[in-house]
Amino acid sequence: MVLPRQTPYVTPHILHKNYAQAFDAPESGSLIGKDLEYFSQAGFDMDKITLKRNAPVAQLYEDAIRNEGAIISDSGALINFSGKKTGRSPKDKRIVYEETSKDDIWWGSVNIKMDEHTFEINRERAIDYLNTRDYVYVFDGYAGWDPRYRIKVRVVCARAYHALFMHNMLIRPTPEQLADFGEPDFIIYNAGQFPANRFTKGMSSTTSVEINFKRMEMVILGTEYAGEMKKGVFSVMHYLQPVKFGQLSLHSSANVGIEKNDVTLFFGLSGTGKTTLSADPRRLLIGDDEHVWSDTGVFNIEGGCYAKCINLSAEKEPDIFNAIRFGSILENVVYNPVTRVPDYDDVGITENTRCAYPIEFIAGAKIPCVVDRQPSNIIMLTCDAFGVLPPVSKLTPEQASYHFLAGYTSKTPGTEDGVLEPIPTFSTCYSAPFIVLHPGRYAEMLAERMAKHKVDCWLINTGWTGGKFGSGKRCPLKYTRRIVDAVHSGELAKAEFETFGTFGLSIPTALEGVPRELLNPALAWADKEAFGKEIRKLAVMFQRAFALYEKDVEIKVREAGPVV
Ligand SMILES: Nc1ncnc2c1ncn2[C@@H]1O[C@H](COP(=O)(O)OP(=O)(O)O)[C@@H](O)[C@H]1O
Ligand SMILES: C=C(OP(=O)(O)O)C(=O)O
Ligand SMILES: [Ca+2]
Ligand SMILES: [Mn+2]
Repeated sequence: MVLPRQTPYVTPHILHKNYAQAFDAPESGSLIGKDLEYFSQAGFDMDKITLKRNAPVAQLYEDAIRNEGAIISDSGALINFSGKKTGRSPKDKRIVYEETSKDDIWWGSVNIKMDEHTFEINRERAIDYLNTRDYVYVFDGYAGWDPRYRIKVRVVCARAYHALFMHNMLIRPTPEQLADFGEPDFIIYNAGQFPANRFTKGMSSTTSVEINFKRMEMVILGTEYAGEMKKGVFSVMHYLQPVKFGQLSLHSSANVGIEKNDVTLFFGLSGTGKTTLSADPRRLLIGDDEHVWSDTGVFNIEGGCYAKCINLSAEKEPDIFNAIRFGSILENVVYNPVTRVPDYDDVGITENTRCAYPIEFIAGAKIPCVVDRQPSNIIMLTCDAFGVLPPVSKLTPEQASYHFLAGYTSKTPGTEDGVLEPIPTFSTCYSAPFIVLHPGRYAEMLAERMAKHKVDCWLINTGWTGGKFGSGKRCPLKYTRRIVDAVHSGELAKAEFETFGTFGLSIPTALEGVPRELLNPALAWADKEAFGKEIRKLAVMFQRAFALYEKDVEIKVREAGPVV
């Protein structure tokens, strides 16, 4: 039978203003009595708006297509656009200064203070905006796969795209868990389409991303970049895990060997290769971005991955390529309007094109994303735009502490607003934009755990080689993968090492499958004089950056840095 287009077979929200009461049964995860009350109390006008809580993926697709101009890609992913902002806005991120958390927070340029009153104004502005909408989306899920240390997160937003994004990125509750969800531990109000008022005290632009640890809430105004939400959850965990649970939160990916069950953590700021290198056919993926190193092992904070799509190909990154299908969100990716095939090489909208997918879309995912095992290897990823750091070096415990605190890398174009080419940066703990406590607190926990469990540590430069950005080239992915394989097989640990001057790093003299001259940047550079100049320049930058932490560390850590 062919149904005429206008049939009563319409989506349930049209049948009744209050979808929650009218349509589905409580066990399918609808909002029932107490939850509705909660929304009225929070300031939502329940007579006007229709809440869609944990809506099915298909319905979010339909709404995004109907109301937000989304389209479906040839492989079934939802192609969506985040508007003007296509990367994070770190300069507009603030933390509320209040008595419960103020003494723990590392105030300064990363954690800018916001007063409680201003937060209330922005929060009200966000809720007022959400009240003007016909539909408000709610997604309730978890952050943290270990039930002992997880939190319940509620996302309240105006776009189906944002709801689907967090459906993919948080841990999706079962229908039973959803029915007994109760009060969330943390709430995100995302009114990103609506600007902050520039005349509100303390606002410097129309964008505002703020976290209040007393209220346990986050408010987003003036940016629709979905990554703000996932990194907001990470900031919360970067506070709660050490302070409330005594566990170490990490801006890292993690995987586990299929044969040896060995766990590897890959630290790194955005663009260094956490997502790419942790997707490995010989290993199960625990997660690509946010983890906790607990007393008993490692667990992922998230339920999904957020991969970069720039220059993506099925040959180079098959796992990620194959995860782009029904349920995934492609963000800011240019597509062919006739065939709906994404053009991953097109930077017309941004270089920071992304795909968000549930972790089970990666064929070799470790689900549940938790291992009762301590890590064997830690890989610190850096993307050196000067092209002077070796592609791999083995770090002593002191060097590991030094490099973790220094957090040297380059910001990749697009991930942050206004970054157009790789910019060298010192992003402490490889997570400066999301850090909440003094870096020394994370570093101390890391050193203690590494020593206790005798973890080997490697510094891997996935950035430039043979010259700096502009003249050299990015280290070919196949060589970095070969190096990572050699870490996992134990081959590198047994290699012969030599000392790489200035930085005092131990580098392998040879590794099968990797050209000898690539292993040692002094050989890779044709222009030796230019090499000497660049390495000294970088060493001085390290010394200046490390001065911030000098008084907080033991002498042997201070001395583990470069010598000019
Ligand atoms: N040698 C390399 N190692 C890792 N990634 C590389 C390398 N060369 C190029 N790339 C590219 O750099 C980007 C790394 O980004 P990604 O893995 O998403 O980093 P992160 O998850 O740390 O933000 C990907 O687009 C990847 O294809
Ligand atoms: C999403 C981000 O992280 P990553 O690039 O590490 O995935 C980000 O930094 O905004
Ligand atoms: Ca219902
Ligand atoms: Mn990533």
